[in-house]
Amino acid sequence: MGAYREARKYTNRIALIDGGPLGTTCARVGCMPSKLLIAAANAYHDAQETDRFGVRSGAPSVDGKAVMARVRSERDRFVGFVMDAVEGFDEGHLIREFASFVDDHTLKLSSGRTITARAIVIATGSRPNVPPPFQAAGERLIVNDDLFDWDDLPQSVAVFGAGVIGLELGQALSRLGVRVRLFGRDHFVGPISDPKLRDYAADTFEAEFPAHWHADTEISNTDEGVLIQWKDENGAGEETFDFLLAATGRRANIDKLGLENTSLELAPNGVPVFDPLSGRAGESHIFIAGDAVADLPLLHEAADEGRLAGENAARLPHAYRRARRAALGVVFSEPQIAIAGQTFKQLTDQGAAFEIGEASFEDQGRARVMGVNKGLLRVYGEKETGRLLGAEMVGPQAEHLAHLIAWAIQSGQTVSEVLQNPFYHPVVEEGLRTALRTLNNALGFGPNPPLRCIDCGPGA
Ligand SMILES: Cc1cc2nc3c(=O)[nH]c(=O)nc-3n(C[C@H](O)[C@H](O)[C@H](O)COP(=O)(O)OP(=O)(O)OC[C@H]3O[C@@H](n4cnc5c(N)ncnc54)[C@H](O)[C@@H]3O)c2cc1C
Ligand SMILES: NC(=O)c1ccc[n+]([C@@H]2O[C@H](COP(=O)([O-])OP(=O)(O)OC[C@H]3O[C@@H](n4cnc5c(N)ncnc54)[C@H](O)[C@@H]3O)[C@@H](O)[C@H]2O)c1
Repeated sequence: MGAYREARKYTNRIALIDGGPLGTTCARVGCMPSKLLIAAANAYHDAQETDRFGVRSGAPSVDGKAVMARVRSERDRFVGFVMDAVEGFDEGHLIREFASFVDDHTLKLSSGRTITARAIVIATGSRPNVPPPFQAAGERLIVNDDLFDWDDLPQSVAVFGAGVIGLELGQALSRLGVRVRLFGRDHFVGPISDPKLRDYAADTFEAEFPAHWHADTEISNTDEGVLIQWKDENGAGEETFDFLLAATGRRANIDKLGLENTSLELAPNGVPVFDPLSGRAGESHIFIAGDAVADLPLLHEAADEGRLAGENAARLPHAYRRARRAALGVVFSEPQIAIAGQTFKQLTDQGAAFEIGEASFEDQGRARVMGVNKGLLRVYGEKETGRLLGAEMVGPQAEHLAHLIAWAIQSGQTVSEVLQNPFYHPVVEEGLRTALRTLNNALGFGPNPPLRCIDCGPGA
């Protein structure tokens, strides 16, 4: 849609081809319904936690049918907004068919009709990657798309994949009273690459629901449900579940596009070799954007890439490059996980000369006041220049802290410059200030932060 809108500014000779259900992955089966489920889970969780504030609210309970009814109806509203936008596109531009390449300029549609184009944008999205052994779960095997169509909550779900989807949906289901067990691989915890944070996050989530960050598993279907037998460093076990949720990554929808019929050079993962700063595949007239790129499967990145690809496709032979925005990623678990700028792994892989600053939220004033004092923030800065390079965090309101950090990185600020900004009291952002102060000190650009920062307010 972003590519269409941009290209439409330059030409009326344009087609938007989509054979699947409209409404976008984000609104139908992604960002929005997942956040709706998480909102219900956190409402129930918070209602059970009021006693520590001296507030007695009785015994809350979950009405699974009502939870899923709200998820579906609000999801349908969001999808409706997208459908309204598509309906506003010019008459005749939308072709409701699937397309594949016959040659560099010709697309074959599902009806057999062919169309030719001077320039083409591939923005075909992604789908869940389901490893073949999961097929043993039969009809009990589900992906995110299935979950959001439930009428009621099940008793139990085995969640495979400790990435973004596994953590968000696994924790939400667990908080809603569903018996959940999470099976990850290679000790990954969401997108965290900093080992200290990964350990902290693993301990935090494990304290809430059973999780195996690396396990060998056997899957079989029985009359009672899907049986998972596992073995990991803590021993062996087995348990039966209503469903197996596959949250083991996504694969780009490029395998059925007939790319082999084009002259494009393909990377080993099947995606055309392209320039991420222009979206252009080689020197061709073909552009690629969004999850189809299999690179940064996030909505704001997909939208940026779509707009760039659409503009460049329409402008050919002039295609321009644009610098990417500072990286930003948020996992809506509790506590949240967020990444801004460059990750610990990217910096170490590059051999970058950097220092680390850190702040814990366990004793942070505002976090304690609100009873959300669980978290750790690690910020990275460049040795020579004192520039802020990146951050990884697990903690309260990480979605907001990550934005501040990403904005500072994008404007090229040093850690000292970021510290010149105002910080209110008492706010969670004071935790960010502590981390930046320890980083500035590690870089040799400033003094050690005052102990517990009494100068700026108790518990800051
Ligand atoms: C559970 C979940 C939660 C998520 N949460 C977040 C979040 O909180 N924040 C965030 O930033 N991102 C989130 N994402 C990721 C985000 O949804 C995607 O990155 C984004 O929607 C990708 O947009 P896209 O335009 O590339 O693909 P899509 O929205 O999938 O659009 C691709 C379109 O191409 C069509 N198509 C496919 N093949 C063909 C073909 N051959 N011919 C014609 N049309 C075709 C499809 O029908 C589809 O309509 C989430 C994803 C999931 C699954
Ligand atoms: N909040 C958000 O922004 C948000 C939310 C959901 C999804 N998304 C997007 O969707 C993408 C896909 O999410 P995802 O969670 O499916 O992918 P992911 O890449 O984040 O995580 C997949 C996880 O599955 C593990 N895994 C792979 N095979 C496995 C196996 N056989 N058994 C157990 N574990 C296995 C991997 O080690 C990895 O940790 C994300 O990368 C993200 O960009 C974003």
